[in-house]
Amino acid sequence: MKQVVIATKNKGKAKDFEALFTPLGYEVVTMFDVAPDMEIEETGTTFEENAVLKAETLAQALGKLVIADDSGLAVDALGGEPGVYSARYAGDHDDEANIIKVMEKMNEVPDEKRTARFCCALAIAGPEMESHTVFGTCEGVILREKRGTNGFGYDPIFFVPELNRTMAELTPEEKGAISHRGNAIRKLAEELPNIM
Ligand SMILES: O=P(O)(O)OP(=O)(O)OP(=O)(O)OC[C@H]1O[C@@H](n2cnc3c(O)ncnc32)[C@H](O)[C@@H]1O
Ligand SMILES: [Mg+2]
Repeated sequence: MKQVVIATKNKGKAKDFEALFTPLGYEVVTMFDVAPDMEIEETGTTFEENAVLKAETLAQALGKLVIADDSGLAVDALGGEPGVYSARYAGDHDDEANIIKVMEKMNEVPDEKRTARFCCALAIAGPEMESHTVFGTCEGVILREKRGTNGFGYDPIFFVPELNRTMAELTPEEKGAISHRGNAIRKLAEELPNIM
Protein backbone atom coordinates (compact mmCIF):
# COMPACT_ATOMS: atom_id res chain seq x y z
CA MET A 1 0.00 0.00 0.00
CA LYS A 2 1.22 3.53 -0.77
CA GLN A 3 2.11 5.53 2.33
CA VAL A 4 1.71 9.18 3.26
CA VAL A 5 3.86 10.45 6.16
CA ILE A 6 2.25 13.08 8.41
CA ALA A 7 4.51 14.99 10.83
CA THR A 8 2.11 14.82 13.75
CA LYS A 9 1.85 13.32 17.20
CA ASN A 10 -1.84 14.11 17.55
CA LYS A 11 -3.94 10.92 17.37
CA GLY A 12 -7.12 12.88 16.63
CA LYS A 13 -5.51 14.52 13.63
CA ALA A 14 -4.18 11.15 12.48
CA LYS A 15 -7.76 9.81 12.46
CA ASP A 16 -8.91 12.81 10.42
CA PHE A 17 -6.13 12.15 7.91
CA GLU A 18 -7.03 8.46 7.73
CA ALA A 19 -10.65 9.31 6.89
CA LEU A 20 -9.37 11.49 4.05
CA PHE A 21 -6.48 9.38 2.68
CA THR A 22 -7.68 5.77 3.13
CA PRO A 23 -10.32 6.12 0.37
CA LEU A 24 -7.52 7.32 -1.93
CA GLY A 25 -5.54 4.12 -1.27
CA TYR A 26 -2.93 5.51 1.13
CA GLU A 27 -1.81 4.22 4.49
CA VAL A 28 -1.30 7.10 6.95
CA VAL A 29 2.01 6.97 8.84
CA THR A 30 2.68 9.40 11.74
CA MET A 31 5.63 10.34 13.93
CA PHE A 32 4.58 7.60 16.34
CA ASP A 33 5.61 5.13 13.60
CA VAL A 34 8.71 6.80 12.13
CA ALA A 35 10.15 9.23 14.73
CA PRO A 36 8.53 8.66 18.13
CA ASP A 37 11.32 10.38 20.06
CA MET A 38 11.52 13.49 17.90
CA GLU A 39 10.12 16.71 19.39
CA ILE A 40 9.66 19.64 17.03
CA GLU A 41 9.38 23.01 18.73
CA GLU A 42 6.67 25.18 17.18
CA THR A 43 8.40 28.55 17.27
CA GLY A 44 6.52 30.19 14.38
CA THR A 45 3.95 32.94 14.76
CA THR A 46 1.66 31.72 11.98
CA PHE A 47 0.03 28.37 11.14
CA GLU A 48 1.99 28.30 7.86
CA GLU A 49 5.36 28.86 9.54
CA ASN A 50 4.77 26.08 12.05
CA ALA A 51 3.50 23.68 9.38
CA VAL A 52 6.64 24.26 7.28
CA LEU A 53 8.84 23.83 10.35
CA LYS A 54 7.28 20.47 11.18
CA ALA A 55 7.24 19.20 7.57
CA GLU A 56 10.84 20.22 6.79
CA THR A 57 12.28 18.87 10.05
CA LEU A 58 10.79 15.42 9.54
CA ALA A 59 11.40 15.38 5.77
CA GLN A 60 15.06 16.11 6.38
CA ALA A 61 15.35 13.40 9.04
CA LEU A 62 13.68 10.76 6.86
CA GLY A 63 14.81 11.86 3.40
CA LYS A 64 11.19 11.46 2.32
CA LEU A 65 8.17 13.49 1.32
CA VAL A 66 6.25 14.62 4.43
CA ILE A 67 3.02 16.53 5.08
CA ALA A 68 2.53 18.54 8.29
CA ASP A 69 -0.57 20.18 9.72
CA ASP A 70 -0.61 23.22 11.96
CA SER A 71 -4.08 24.18 12.96
CA GLY A 72 -6.24 25.84 15.55
CA LEU A 73 -9.37 27.69 16.55
CA ALA A 74 -9.79 31.45 15.96
CA VAL A 75 -12.63 33.00 17.98
CA ASP A 76 -13.78 36.44 16.77
CA ALA A 77 -14.87 37.68 20.22
CA LEU A 78 -11.42 36.75 21.60
CA GLY A 79 -9.53 38.66 18.90
CA GLY A 80 -8.56 35.45 17.09
CA GLU A 81 -7.46 33.51 20.19
CA PRO A 82 -6.45 30.78 20.86
CA GLY A 83 -5.04 30.78 17.30
CA VAL A 84 -1.56 29.29 16.93
CA TYR A 85 -1.57 28.60 20.67
CA SER A 86 -4.67 26.36 20.47
CA ALA A 87 -2.93 23.16 21.60
CA ARG A 88 -1.58 24.70 24.81
CA TYR A 89 -4.09 27.49 25.49
CA ALA A 90 -4.66 26.43 29.11
CA GLY A 91 -1.02 25.49 29.77
CA ASP A 92 -0.66 21.81 28.96
CA HIS A 93 -1.75 19.95 25.87
CA ASP A 94 -5.10 19.27 27.56
CA ASP A 95 -8.23 19.40 25.38
CA GLU A 96 -10.63 19.53 28.33
CA ALA A 97 -8.80 22.42 30.06
CA ASN A 98 -8.58 24.31 26.76
CA ILE A 99 -12.34 24.01 26.21
CA ILE A 100 -13.06 25.24 29.74
CA LYS A 101 -10.79 28.26 29.23
CA VAL A 102 -12.54 29.25 25.99
CA MET A 103 -16.00 28.78 27.53
CA GLU A 104 -15.09 30.83 30.61
CA LYS A 105 -13.61 33.67 28.57
CA MET A 106 -16.78 33.73 26.47
CA ASN A 107 -19.25 33.66 29.34
CA GLU A 108 -20.54 37.17 28.65
CA VAL A 109 -20.45 36.94 24.85
CA PRO A 110 -24.00 36.95 23.39
CA ASP A 111 -25.10 34.26 20.92
CA GLU A 112 -24.82 36.41 17.80
CA LYS A 113 -21.19 37.27 18.57
CA ARG A 114 -19.94 33.72 19.14
CA THR A 115 -18.62 33.16 15.62
CA ALA A 116 -15.31 31.34 15.10
CA ARG A 117 -13.38 29.34 12.56
CA PHE A 118 -11.07 26.38 12.52
CA CYS A 119 -7.91 27.02 10.48
CA CYS A 120 -5.52 24.48 9.01
CA ALA A 121 -2.22 25.11 7.26
CA LEU A 122 -0.74 22.08 5.52
CA ALA A 123 2.87 22.05 4.40
CA ILE A 124 4.43 19.53 2.07
CA ALA A 125 8.22 19.19 2.12
CA GLY A 126 10.65 16.75 0.58
CA PRO A 127 14.29 16.21 -0.35
CA GLU A 128 14.00 17.51 -3.89
CA MET A 129 11.35 20.18 -3.78
CA GLU A 130 10.56 23.60 -2.39
CA SER A 131 8.13 23.46 0.49
CA HIS A 132 4.58 24.41 -0.33
CA THR A 133 1.65 25.38 1.92
CA VAL A 134 -2.12 25.50 1.56
CA PHE A 135 -4.73 26.86 3.94
CA GLY A 136 -8.24 25.66 4.78
CA THR A 137 -10.93 27.02 7.09
CA CYS A 138 -14.32 26.00 8.48
CA GLU A 139 -16.83 28.48 9.93
CA GLY A 140 -18.82 27.84 13.08
CA VAL A 141 -20.20 29.07 16.39
CA ILE A 142 -18.91 28.41 19.94
CA LEU A 143 -21.51 26.71 22.17
CA ARG A 144 -21.96 27.15 25.92
CA GLU A 145 -21.75 23.39 26.60
CA LYS A 146 -20.14 20.36 25.01
CA ARG A 147 -22.02 18.15 22.56
CA GLY A 148 -20.79 14.87 21.05
CA THR A 149 -17.85 12.58 21.68
CA ASN A 150 -16.18 12.17 18.29
CA GLY A 151 -13.16 14.11 17.08
CA PHE A 152 -10.72 15.87 19.38
CA GLY A 153 -9.65 19.28 20.66
CA TYR A 154 -12.38 21.91 20.51
CA ASP A 155 -14.77 19.77 18.42
CA PRO A 156 -17.43 19.36 21.19
CA ILE A 157 -18.04 23.13 21.46
CA PHE A 158 -17.72 23.95 17.74
CA PHE A 159 -21.21 24.07 16.20
CA VAL A 160 -21.53 23.84 12.42
CA PRO A 161 -24.73 25.71 11.46
CA GLU A 162 -25.18 24.07 8.01
CA LEU A 163 -25.24 20.60 9.59
CA ASN A 164 -26.99 21.65 12.81
CA ARG A 165 -24.44 19.57 14.77
CA THR A 166 -21.12 20.07 16.53
CA MET A 167 -17.91 18.74 14.98
CA ALA A 168 -17.92 16.10 17.73
CA GLU A 169 -21.35 14.87 16.55
CA LEU A 170 -20.02 14.13 13.05
CA THR A 171 -18.43 10.88 11.85
CA PRO A 172 -14.81 11.25 10.69
CA GLU A 173 -16.05 11.13 7.09
CA GLU A 174 -18.70 13.81 7.67
CA LYS A 175 -16.11 15.99 9.41
CA GLY A 176 -13.64 15.54 6.56
CA ALA A 177 -16.22 16.68 4.01
CA ILE A 178 -16.54 20.14 5.60
CA SER A 179 -13.56 20.64 7.92
CA HIS A 180 -10.63 23.03 7.70
CA ARG A 181 -8.38 19.95 7.36
CA GLY A 182 -10.50 18.39 4.63
CA ASN A 183 -10.65 21.68 2.73
CA ALA A 184 -6.87 22.09 2.98
CA ILE A 185 -6.23 18.52 1.78
CA ARG A 186 -8.54 19.01 -1.21
CA LYS A 187 -6.65 22.19 -2.08
CA LEU A 188 -3.31 20.41 -1.78
CA ALA A 189 -4.53 17.61 -4.06
CA GLU A 190 -5.58 20.21 -6.64
CA GLU A 191 -2.23 22.03 -6.52
CA LEU A 192 0.02 18.98 -6.29
CA PRO A 193 0.43 18.46 -10.06
CA ASN A 194 1.81 22.01 -10.35
CA ILE A 195 4.30 21.85 -7.48
CA MET A 196 5.96 18.45 -7.97
O1 LIG B 1 1.69 19.51 16.29
P1 LIG B 1 1.06 18.17 16.17
O2 LIG B 1 1.92 17.04 16.63
O3 LIG B 1 0.49 17.91 14.80
O4 LIG B 1 -0.24 18.11 17.15
P2 LIG B 1 -0.88 19.35 17.94
O5 LIG B 1 -2.11 18.89 18.62
O6 LIG B 1 0.16 20.01 18.79
O7 LIG B 1 -1.32 20.28 16.76
P3 LIG B 1 -1.11 21.84 16.55
O8 LIG B 1 0.20 22.24 17.07
O9 LIG B 1 -1.41 22.09 15.09
O10 LIG B 1 -2.26 22.47 17.43
C1 LIG B 1 -3.58 22.29 16.97
C2 LIG B 1 -4.58 22.41 18.10
O11 LIG B 1 -5.73 23.10 17.59
C3 LIG B 1 -6.92 22.43 17.93
N1 LIG B 1 -7.49 21.83 16.70
C4 LIG B 1 -6.92 21.75 15.47
N2 LIG B 1 -7.70 21.09 14.61
C5 LIG B 1 -8.79 20.72 15.29
C6 LIG B 1 -9.95 20.00 14.97
O12 LIG B 1 -10.12 19.46 13.77
N3 LIG B 1 -10.87 19.82 15.92
C7 LIG B 1 -10.69 20.33 17.15
N4 LIG B 1 -9.62 21.00 17.56
C8 LIG B 1 -8.67 21.21 16.63
C9 LIG B 1 -6.52 21.34 18.92
O13 LIG B 1 -6.57 21.88 20.22
C10 LIG B 1 -5.09 21.04 18.54
O14 LIG B 1 -4.34 20.50 19.62
MG1 LIG C 1 1.72 20.97 17.92
